[in-house]
Amino acid sequence: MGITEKINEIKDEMAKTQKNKATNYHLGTLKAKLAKLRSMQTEESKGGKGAEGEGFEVEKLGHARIAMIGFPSVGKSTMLNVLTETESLSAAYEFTTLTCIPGFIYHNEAKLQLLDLPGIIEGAASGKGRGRQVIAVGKSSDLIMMVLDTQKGEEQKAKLTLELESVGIRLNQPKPLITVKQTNKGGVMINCTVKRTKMDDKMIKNVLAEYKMHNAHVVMRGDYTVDELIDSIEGNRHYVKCLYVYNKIDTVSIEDVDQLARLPNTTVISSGMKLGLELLKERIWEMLGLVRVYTKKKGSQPDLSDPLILTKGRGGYSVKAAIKQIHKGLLTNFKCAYVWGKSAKHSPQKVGLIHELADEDVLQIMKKGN
Ligand SMILES: Nc1nc2c(ncn2[C@@H]2O[C@H](COP(=O)(O)OP(=O)(O)OP(=O)(O)O)[C@@H](O)[C@H]2O)c(=O)[nH]1
Ligand SMILES: [K+]
Ligand SMILES: [Mg+2]
Repeated sequence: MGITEKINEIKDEMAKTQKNKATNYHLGTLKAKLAKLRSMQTEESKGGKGAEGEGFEVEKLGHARIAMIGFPSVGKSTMLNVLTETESLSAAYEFTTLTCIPGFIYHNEAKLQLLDLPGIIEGAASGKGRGRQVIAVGKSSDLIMMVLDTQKGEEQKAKLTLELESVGIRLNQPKPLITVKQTNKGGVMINCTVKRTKMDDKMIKNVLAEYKMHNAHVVMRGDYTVDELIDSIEGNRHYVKCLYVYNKIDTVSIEDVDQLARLPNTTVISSGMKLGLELLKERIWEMLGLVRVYTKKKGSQPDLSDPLILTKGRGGYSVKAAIKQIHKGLLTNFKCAYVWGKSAKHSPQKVGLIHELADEDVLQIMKKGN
Protein backbone atom coordinates (compact mmCIF):
# COMPACT_ATOMS: atom_id res chain seq x y z
CA MET A 1 0.00 0.00 0.00
CA GLY A 2 1.34 3.44 -0.93
CA ILE A 3 1.55 6.41 1.42
CA THR A 4 -1.48 8.13 -0.11
CA GLU A 5 -3.64 5.04 0.43
CA LYS A 6 -2.42 4.74 4.01
CA ILE A 7 -3.26 8.43 4.59
CA ASN A 8 -6.73 7.94 3.18
CA GLU A 9 -7.24 4.86 5.34
CA ILE A 10 -6.40 6.82 8.49
CA LYS A 11 -8.54 9.75 7.44
CA ASP A 12 -11.46 7.35 6.92
CA GLU A 13 -10.93 5.81 10.32
CA MET A 14 -10.81 9.24 11.94
CA ALA A 15 -14.01 10.27 10.20
CA LYS A 16 -15.72 7.07 11.39
CA THR A 17 -14.56 7.39 14.99
CA GLN A 18 -17.03 9.26 17.15
CA LYS A 19 -15.48 11.88 19.35
CA ASN A 20 -15.91 11.08 23.03
CA LYS A 21 -13.81 10.47 26.11
CA ALA A 22 -13.26 6.81 25.32
CA THR A 23 -12.05 7.36 21.75
CA ASN A 24 -9.97 10.44 22.56
CA TYR A 25 -6.69 8.56 23.00
CA HIS A 26 -7.26 6.52 19.88
CA LEU A 27 -7.87 9.72 17.88
CA GLY A 28 -4.68 11.23 19.29
CA THR A 29 -2.68 8.23 18.11
CA LEU A 30 -4.33 8.39 14.69
CA LYS A 31 -3.41 12.08 14.40
CA ALA A 32 0.22 11.23 15.13
CA LYS A 33 0.17 8.40 12.55
CA LEU A 34 -1.29 10.81 9.99
CA ALA A 35 1.34 13.46 10.71
CA LYS A 36 4.11 10.89 10.27
CA LEU A 37 2.74 9.71 6.95
CA ARG A 38 2.38 13.27 5.69
CA SER A 39 6.00 13.99 6.53
CA MET A 40 6.99 10.89 4.61
CA GLN A 41 4.89 12.03 1.69
CA THR A 42 6.55 15.45 1.67
CA GLU A 43 10.00 13.86 1.80
CA GLU A 44 9.11 11.48 -1.00
CA SER A 45 7.89 14.26 -3.30
CA LYS A 46 11.06 16.27 -2.63
CA GLY A 47 13.25 13.32 -3.55
CA GLY A 48 11.31 12.57 -6.70
CA LYS A 49 11.11 15.97 -8.33
CA GLY A 50 14.04 17.75 -6.74
CA ALA A 51 14.12 21.50 -6.37
CA GLU A 52 11.79 22.16 -9.31
CA GLY A 53 8.86 20.81 -7.36
CA GLU A 54 9.33 23.56 -4.79
CA GLY A 55 7.63 26.79 -5.77
CA PHE A 56 8.06 28.80 -8.93
CA GLU A 57 11.58 30.17 -8.51
CA VAL A 58 10.45 33.77 -8.33
CA GLU A 59 13.04 35.93 -6.62
CA LYS A 60 12.05 37.40 -3.28
CA LEU A 61 12.08 41.17 -3.72
CA GLY A 62 10.79 44.11 -1.72
CA HIS A 63 10.21 44.45 2.00
CA ALA A 64 7.77 41.57 2.30
CA ARG A 65 6.15 38.87 0.22
CA ILE A 66 2.41 38.30 -0.04
CA ALA A 67 0.98 35.25 -1.80
CA MET A 68 -2.57 35.08 -3.13
CA ILE A 69 -4.01 31.63 -2.63
CA GLY A 70 -7.50 30.67 -3.67
CA PHE A 71 -9.73 28.51 -5.83
CA PRO A 72 -9.83 29.21 -9.58
CA SER A 73 -11.59 32.35 -10.84
CA VAL A 74 -12.08 34.01 -7.45
CA GLY A 75 -10.36 37.10 -8.92
CA LYS A 76 -6.68 36.80 -7.92
CA SER A 77 -5.34 38.12 -11.22
CA THR A 78 -7.86 40.94 -11.27
CA MET A 79 -6.55 41.89 -7.83
CA LEU A 80 -2.95 41.94 -9.05
CA ASN A 81 -4.06 44.18 -11.90
CA VAL A 82 -5.75 46.75 -9.67
CA LEU A 83 -3.15 46.72 -6.87
CA THR A 84 0.05 46.76 -8.91
CA GLU A 85 1.44 48.00 -12.23
CA THR A 86 1.80 44.43 -13.45
CA GLU A 87 -0.73 42.87 -15.81
CA SER A 88 -1.89 39.32 -15.33
CA LEU A 89 -4.45 37.80 -17.65
CA SER A 90 -7.87 37.53 -16.06
CA ALA A 91 -10.79 35.75 -17.64
CA ALA A 92 -14.05 34.04 -16.84
CA TYR A 93 -12.64 30.51 -17.28
CA GLU A 94 -10.84 28.52 -14.58
CA PHE A 95 -7.05 28.10 -14.55
CA THR A 96 -6.39 31.25 -16.56
CA THR A 97 -3.18 31.78 -14.59
CA LEU A 98 -0.67 28.97 -15.01
CA THR A 99 2.39 30.32 -13.27
CA CYS A 100 3.51 32.74 -10.57
CA ILE A 101 3.31 36.41 -11.56
CA PRO A 102 4.93 38.95 -9.24
CA GLY A 103 4.01 42.62 -8.91
CA PHE A 104 4.64 45.37 -6.36
CA ILE A 105 2.26 47.18 -4.05
CA TYR A 106 3.68 50.53 -2.92
CA HIS A 107 2.29 51.49 0.45
CA ASN A 108 3.60 53.69 3.27
CA GLU A 109 6.90 54.06 1.42
CA ALA A 110 7.34 50.28 1.45
CA LYS A 111 7.58 47.99 -1.55
CA LEU A 112 5.58 44.80 -1.10
CA GLN A 113 5.86 41.85 -3.45
CA LEU A 114 2.44 40.51 -4.40
CA LEU A 115 2.30 37.11 -6.07
CA ASP A 116 -0.49 36.06 -8.36
CA LEU A 117 -0.69 32.27 -8.48
CA PRO A 118 -2.66 29.58 -10.25
CA GLY A 119 -5.91 28.61 -8.59
CA ILE A 120 -5.74 25.52 -6.43
CA ILE A 121 -8.33 22.82 -5.99
CA GLU A 122 -9.16 20.32 -3.27
CA GLY A 123 -6.40 17.74 -3.07
CA ALA A 124 -3.81 20.28 -4.22
CA ALA A 125 -1.52 19.39 -1.35
CA SER A 126 -1.39 15.71 -2.29
CA GLY A 127 -0.05 16.53 -5.71
CA LYS A 128 -3.01 17.51 -7.88
CA GLY A 129 -2.29 20.12 -10.52
CA ARG A 130 0.20 22.81 -9.65
CA GLY A 131 -1.17 22.81 -6.14
CA ARG A 132 2.01 21.66 -4.47
CA GLN A 133 4.03 24.41 -6.10
CA VAL A 134 1.47 27.04 -5.15
CA ILE A 135 1.50 25.88 -1.56
CA ALA A 136 5.31 25.93 -1.49
CA VAL A 137 5.14 29.62 -2.39
CA GLY A 138 2.75 30.11 0.51
CA LYS A 139 5.44 28.76 2.83
CA SER A 140 7.97 31.29 1.58
CA SER A 141 5.65 34.25 2.16
CA ASP A 142 5.30 36.72 5.00
CA LEU A 143 1.56 36.88 4.51
CA ILE A 144 -0.92 34.64 2.75
CA MET A 145 -3.94 36.34 1.28
CA MET A 146 -6.63 33.73 1.03
CA VAL A 147 -8.81 35.06 -1.76
CA LEU A 148 -12.42 33.94 -1.45
CA ASP A 149 -15.43 34.44 -3.70
CA THR A 150 -18.16 36.24 -1.76
CA GLN A 151 -20.80 34.40 -3.77
CA LYS A 152 -19.58 31.01 -2.60
CA GLY A 153 -20.10 29.48 0.82
CA GLU A 154 -17.92 29.36 3.89
CA GLU A 155 -16.67 25.86 3.08
CA GLN A 156 -14.12 27.26 0.58
CA LYS A 157 -12.20 28.73 3.52
CA ALA A 158 -12.24 25.48 5.50
CA LYS A 159 -11.17 23.45 2.47
CA LEU A 160 -8.24 25.73 1.65
CA THR A 161 -7.18 25.83 5.29
CA LEU A 162 -7.12 22.02 5.35
CA GLU A 163 -5.00 21.90 2.21
CA LEU A 164 -2.47 24.29 3.73
CA GLU A 165 -2.51 22.51 7.08
CA SER A 166 -1.83 19.14 5.52
CA VAL A 167 1.58 20.40 4.34
CA GLY A 168 2.48 21.97 7.65
CA ILE A 169 1.31 25.58 7.20
CA ARG A 170 -0.40 27.02 10.28
CA LEU A 171 -2.47 30.14 9.70
CA ASN A 172 -2.61 32.88 12.32
CA GLN A 173 -1.43 30.53 15.05
CA PRO A 174 1.42 31.19 17.43
CA LYS A 175 4.18 28.61 17.47
CA PRO A 176 3.55 26.38 20.49
CA LEU A 177 6.12 26.64 23.26
CA ILE A 178 6.73 22.93 23.67
CA THR A 179 10.04 21.14 23.80
CA VAL A 180 10.47 17.38 23.72
CA LYS A 181 13.91 16.06 24.56
CA GLN A 182 14.71 12.39 24.30
CA THR A 183 16.45 10.89 27.33
CA ASN A 184 18.06 7.52 28.03
CA LYS A 185 15.92 6.35 30.89
CA GLY A 186 13.27 7.36 33.39
CA GLY A 187 10.21 7.19 31.17
CA VAL A 188 8.29 10.27 30.05
CA MET A 189 8.58 13.30 32.34
CA ILE A 190 6.11 16.13 31.76
CA ASN A 191 6.40 19.69 33.02
CA CYS A 192 3.78 22.28 32.23
CA THR A 193 3.87 25.88 33.44
CA VAL A 194 0.09 26.29 33.34
CA LYS A 195 -2.91 24.15 34.22
CA ARG A 196 -3.39 21.54 31.50
CA THR A 197 -6.95 21.04 30.27
CA LYS A 198 -6.53 19.69 26.74
CA MET A 199 -4.18 16.73 27.16
CA ASP A 200 -3.51 14.43 30.07
CA ASP A 201 -0.37 12.39 30.74
CA LYS A 202 -1.75 9.33 28.99
CA MET A 203 -2.46 11.28 25.81
CA ILE A 204 1.03 12.76 25.73
CA LYS A 205 2.64 9.38 26.39
CA ASN A 206 0.55 7.72 23.67
CA VAL A 207 1.64 10.28 21.10
CA LEU A 208 5.28 10.01 22.12
CA ALA A 209 5.07 6.22 21.96
CA GLU A 210 3.89 6.56 18.36
CA TYR A 211 7.23 8.29 17.73
CA LYS A 212 9.00 5.53 19.66
CA MET A 213 9.94 7.97 22.40
CA HIS A 214 9.58 6.06 25.64
CA ASN A 215 12.07 8.14 27.60
CA ALA A 216 11.70 11.87 27.18
CA HIS A 217 11.38 15.20 28.93
CA VAL A 218 8.42 17.30 27.78
CA VAL A 219 8.19 20.97 28.73
CA MET A 220 5.04 22.93 27.81
CA ARG A 221 4.64 26.65 28.39
CA GLY A 222 0.94 26.78 27.65
CA ASP A 223 -2.26 24.75 27.60
CA TYR A 224 -1.76 23.00 24.27
CA THR A 225 -3.73 20.54 22.16
CA VAL A 226 -2.58 17.18 20.85
CA ASP A 227 -2.23 18.76 17.39
CA GLU A 228 0.18 21.32 18.78
CA LEU A 229 2.18 18.61 20.52
CA ILE A 230 2.46 16.68 17.25
CA ASP A 231 3.49 19.88 15.43
CA SER A 232 6.28 20.39 17.93
CA ILE A 233 7.55 16.85 17.56
CA GLU A 234 7.38 16.96 13.77
CA GLY A 235 9.00 20.41 13.62
CA ASN A 236 9.24 21.97 10.17
CA ARG A 237 5.91 23.77 10.50
CA HIS A 238 5.40 27.20 8.95
CA TYR A 239 3.52 29.72 11.06
CA VAL A 240 2.18 32.23 8.55
CA LYS A 241 -0.20 35.16 8.92
CA CYS A 242 -3.31 34.96 6.79
CA LEU A 243 -5.64 37.72 5.65
CA TYR A 244 -8.98 36.45 4.35
CA VAL A 245 -10.06 38.57 1.41
CA TYR A 246 -13.62 38.25 0.14
CA ASN A 247 -13.69 39.48 -3.45
CA LYS A 248 -16.68 40.28 -5.69
CA ILE A 249 -18.70 42.03 -2.98
CA ASP A 250 -20.54 43.81 -5.80
CA THR A 251 -22.43 40.57 -6.39
CA VAL A 252 -24.16 40.21 -3.00
CA SER A 253 -26.28 42.32 -0.64
CA ILE A 254 -24.85 44.98 1.67
CA GLU A 255 -26.08 42.91 4.65
CA ASP A 256 -24.06 39.89 3.58
CA VAL A 257 -20.98 42.02 2.99
CA ASP A 258 -21.37 43.59 6.40
CA GLN A 259 -21.45 40.19 8.10
CA LEU A 260 -18.33 38.96 6.34
CA ALA A 261 -16.45 42.17 7.10
CA ARG A 262 -16.86 41.47 10.83
CA LEU A 263 -14.99 38.17 10.74
CA PRO A 264 -11.50 38.16 12.25
CA ASN A 265 -8.51 38.82 9.93
CA THR A 266 -10.92 39.53 7.13
CA THR A 267 -11.42 42.29 4.61
CA VAL A 268 -13.95 42.64 1.80
CA ILE A 269 -13.31 44.04 -1.68
CA SER A 270 -14.46 44.20 -5.25
CA SER A 271 -11.48 44.17 -7.61
CA GLY A 272 -13.84 44.59 -10.52
CA MET A 273 -15.40 47.77 -9.07
CA LYS A 274 -12.23 48.86 -7.21
CA LEU A 275 -13.97 48.88 -3.84
CA GLY A 276 -12.19 48.43 -0.50
CA LEU A 277 -8.69 48.52 -1.93
CA GLU A 278 -7.29 51.20 0.38
CA LEU A 279 -8.61 49.37 3.42
CA LEU A 280 -7.12 46.16 2.06
CA LYS A 281 -3.69 47.79 1.87
CA GLU A 282 -4.07 49.05 5.44
CA ARG A 283 -4.92 45.53 6.63
CA ILE A 284 -1.94 44.09 4.75
CA TRP A 285 0.28 46.66 6.44
CA GLU A 286 -1.12 45.87 9.89
CA MET A 287 -0.72 42.11 9.48
CA LEU A 288 2.81 42.33 8.10
CA GLY A 289 3.81 44.33 11.15
CA LEU A 290 6.26 46.49 9.21
CA VAL A 291 7.95 49.35 11.03
CA ARG A 292 9.00 52.62 9.34
CA VAL A 293 11.95 54.38 10.89
CA TYR A 294 12.91 57.90 9.77
CA THR A 295 16.55 58.77 10.27
CA LYS A 296 17.83 62.21 11.08
CA LYS A 297 21.19 63.85 11.48
CA LYS A 298 22.05 65.89 14.54
CA GLY A 299 20.63 69.40 14.16
CA SER A 300 18.51 68.60 11.08
CA GLN A 301 14.96 67.50 10.42
CA PRO A 302 14.24 63.81 9.76
CA ASP A 303 14.03 62.65 6.17
CA LEU A 304 10.36 61.69 5.83
CA SER A 305 10.57 60.58 2.23
CA ASP A 306 12.75 57.52 2.59
CA PRO A 307 12.31 55.53 5.81
CA LEU A 308 14.05 52.32 6.75
CA ILE A 309 11.55 49.48 6.73
CA LEU A 310 12.05 46.94 9.52
CA THR A 311 10.39 43.55 9.49
CA LYS A 312 9.92 40.99 12.20
CA GLY A 313 11.05 38.07 10.08
CA ARG A 314 14.08 39.65 8.46
CA GLY A 315 16.18 41.11 11.25
CA GLY A 316 13.61 42.42 13.69
CA TYR A 317 12.88 45.88 15.03
CA SER A 318 16.01 46.68 17.03
CA VAL A 319 18.26 49.72 16.60
CA LYS A 320 20.91 47.20 15.55
CA ALA A 321 18.70 45.94 12.71
CA ALA A 322 18.08 49.53 11.60
CA ILE A 323 21.79 50.34 11.58
CA LYS A 324 22.59 47.19 9.62
CA GLN A 325 20.23 48.41 6.91
CA ILE A 326 22.06 51.72 6.65
CA HIS A 327 25.55 50.31 6.67
CA LYS A 328 27.03 47.35 8.57
CA GLY A 329 30.27 49.27 9.20
CA LEU A 330 28.34 51.77 11.29
CA LEU A 331 27.99 49.15 14.02
CA THR A 332 31.67 49.32 14.97
CA ASN A 333 31.49 53.12 15.33
CA PHE A 334 28.18 53.12 17.19
CA LYS A 335 28.11 55.12 20.43
CA CYS A 336 24.40 55.52 21.17
CA ALA A 337 21.16 56.58 19.50
CA TYR A 338 18.34 59.00 20.19
CA VAL A 339 14.76 57.98 19.49
CA TRP A 340 11.61 60.07 19.13
CA GLY A 341 8.20 58.43 18.76
CA LYS A 342 6.06 55.60 20.06
CA SER A 343 8.90 53.42 21.33
CA ALA A 344 10.52 56.25 23.31
CA LYS A 345 9.70 56.67 27.00
CA HIS A 346 10.56 60.36 26.75
CA SER A 347 11.53 62.44 23.82
CA PRO A 348 14.15 61.89 22.79
CA GLN A 349 15.22 58.74 24.62
CA LYS A 350 18.89 57.78 24.61
CA VAL A 351 19.09 54.07 23.65
CA GLY A 352 21.49 51.26 22.80
CA LEU A 353 21.53 48.64 20.05
CA ILE A 354 18.90 46.35 21.56
CA HIS A 355 16.18 49.02 21.84
CA GLU A 356 13.08 47.98 19.86
CA LEU A 357 11.76 50.62 17.49
CA ALA A 358 8.10 51.26 16.63
CA ASP A 359 6.37 52.38 13.45
CA GLU A 360 7.14 55.98 12.50
CA ASP A 361 9.91 56.47 15.06
CA VAL A 362 12.68 58.94 14.35
CA LEU A 363 16.24 57.72 14.90
CA GLN A 364 19.45 59.69 15.30
CA ILE A 365 22.66 57.70 15.49
CA MET A 366 25.69 59.02 17.37
CA LYS A 367 29.08 57.73 16.31
CA LYS A 368 32.13 57.33 18.51
CA GLY A 369 34.29 60.39 18.58
CA ASN A 370 31.57 62.98 17.91
N1 LIG B 1 -18.38 40.75 -10.36
C1 LIG B 1 -17.07 40.69 -10.18
N2 LIG B 1 -16.32 39.91 -11.00
C2 LIG B 1 -14.99 39.87 -10.76
C3 LIG B 1 -14.38 40.59 -9.72
N3 LIG B 1 -13.05 40.32 -9.73
C4 LIG B 1 -12.85 39.47 -10.75
N4 LIG B 1 -14.02 39.19 -11.39
C5 LIG B 1 -14.21 38.31 -12.56
O1 LIG B 1 -13.96 36.96 -12.18
C6 LIG B 1 -13.42 36.23 -13.26
C7 LIG B 1 -12.13 35.55 -12.84
O2 LIG B 1 -11.15 36.54 -12.56
P1 LIG B 1 -9.60 36.20 -12.52
O3 LIG B 1 -8.93 37.42 -12.08
O4 LIG B 1 -9.19 35.59 -13.81
O5 LIG B 1 -9.59 35.09 -11.39
P2 LIG B 1 -8.35 34.21 -10.89
O6 LIG B 1 -8.62 33.90 -9.48
O7 LIG B 1 -7.09 34.84 -11.23
O8 LIG B 1 -8.58 32.89 -11.76
P3 LIG B 1 -7.51 31.72 -12.14
O9 LIG B 1 -6.24 32.34 -12.58
O10 LIG B 1 -8.21 31.01 -13.25
O11 LIG B 1 -7.38 30.87 -10.93
C8 LIG B 1 -13.20 37.24 -14.39
O12 LIG B 1 -14.28 37.12 -15.29
C9 LIG B 1 -13.23 38.58 -13.68
O13 LIG B 1 -13.68 39.61 -14.50
C10 LIG B 1 -15.21 41.40 -8.88
O14 LIG B 1 -14.76 42.05 -7.94
N5 LIG B 1 -16.54 41.40 -9.16
K1 LIG C 1 -9.98 32.91 -14.19
MG1 LIG D 1 -5.52 34.18 -12.33
